[in-house]
This record gives sequence, C-alpha cells and structure tokens, in this order.
Amino acid sequence: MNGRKRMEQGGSHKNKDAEKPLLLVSAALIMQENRVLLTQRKRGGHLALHWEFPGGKLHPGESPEQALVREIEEEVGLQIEALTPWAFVSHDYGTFHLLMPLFRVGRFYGTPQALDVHAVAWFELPSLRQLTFPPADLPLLAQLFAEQGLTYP
Ligand SMILES: Nc1nc2c([nH]c(=O)n2[C@@H]2O[C@H](COP(=O)(O)OP(=O)(O)OP(=O)(O)O)[C@@H](O)[C@H]2O)c(=O)[nH]1
Repeated sequence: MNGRKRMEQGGSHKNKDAEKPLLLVSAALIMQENRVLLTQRKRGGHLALHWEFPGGKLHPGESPEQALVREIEEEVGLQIEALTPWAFVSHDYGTFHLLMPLFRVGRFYGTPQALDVHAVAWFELPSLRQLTFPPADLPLLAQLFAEQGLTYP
C-alpha cells in the first residue's frame, strides 16, 4: 500500500504497530526585521489560546509545502513563497503523534489578518518567553533563540 492510500482525512494515518494516529502538520517561520509572526489558537478545543507557528494539517494528496501555502492564505491572508525546510517536530501528544515540518518563508505578500485564528501578531524574540506555546514547539523555540545567540526560556 502506498503512502497516499494510507492517508486519512485531516492528514493523519495509522502507525500500524502502535495504532496511534500520526498527524501531519505543516508550519511556517515567517520573520520580518527580527520579529516572528505567530497565531493564537481559537477558544475551545486542543491547546486553546496557545500561540503557535501558523499552519495546519495536510489534506490528502497535498505536499507539506502545498498545505502550508493553503493554510497561510486561509488563516492569515498572506501569500507565501520560497519555502525552505528549517526544522521539524516529532512529538507524542498521547492520543496522537505529531510530525510537523517548519519551513522558513523567504517571501510573503499581504498584511496578516486573523481570518481563521483567534489572533495574529508580530513578536520580538525575547517577548516569546511570556507566551504559552504547545509543548511540541519548545525545541523549535530553543533552536530559533539559539540562531539569534539567545537562550530559551
Ligand atoms: N499550526 C501549528 N500546529 C501546531 C503547532 N504546535 C503543535 O503542537 N501543533 C499542533 O498541530 C495541530 C495543528 O492542526 P490544526 O491547527 O489544523 O488543528 P485544529 O485542531 O485547530 O484543526 P481543526 O479545528 O481543523 O481540527 C494541532 O494538534 C496543534 O496542537 C504549531 O506551532 N503550529
């Protein structure tokens, strides 16, 4: 069976041995003048009101890059280009396992709007220490800070 046939709605597929869904999510590192663009998750549901890197689940048949272009347009109304793989997360959330590539965005067009998120905002790196992030994001934040010669938290 090929990878596409094993995909389920919402970008997840079964890990045959553990029977734990693998959730495939694509996320964006969008930076401008030393500030990073983050979105805040909606009220209710998983990790409500946590800040995170904008992005979302892969739809069946999409590449991570295609999913990210679609999600960023839907969530914050930006058109993004020149995606470069930067890091990835592999995190066990208990009921599912998250696999999330984070792409650095080379170019974007438009002004961020909170279209399908609770909020969207630009943050100076040190101010990220005051925000609440999903546990899966902590290694990404450490890597982002280290790149700028800073430590997280
Ligand atoms: N976009 C994004 N998702 C993340 C990050 N960190 C992290 O753990 N996730 C997890 O990856 C999944 C993202 O999928 P999503 O945003 O489409 O999930 P959702 O539950 O809001 O979608 P849904 O309402 O369509 O079901 C969530 O389980 C979320 O908790 C991150 O930095 N960015």
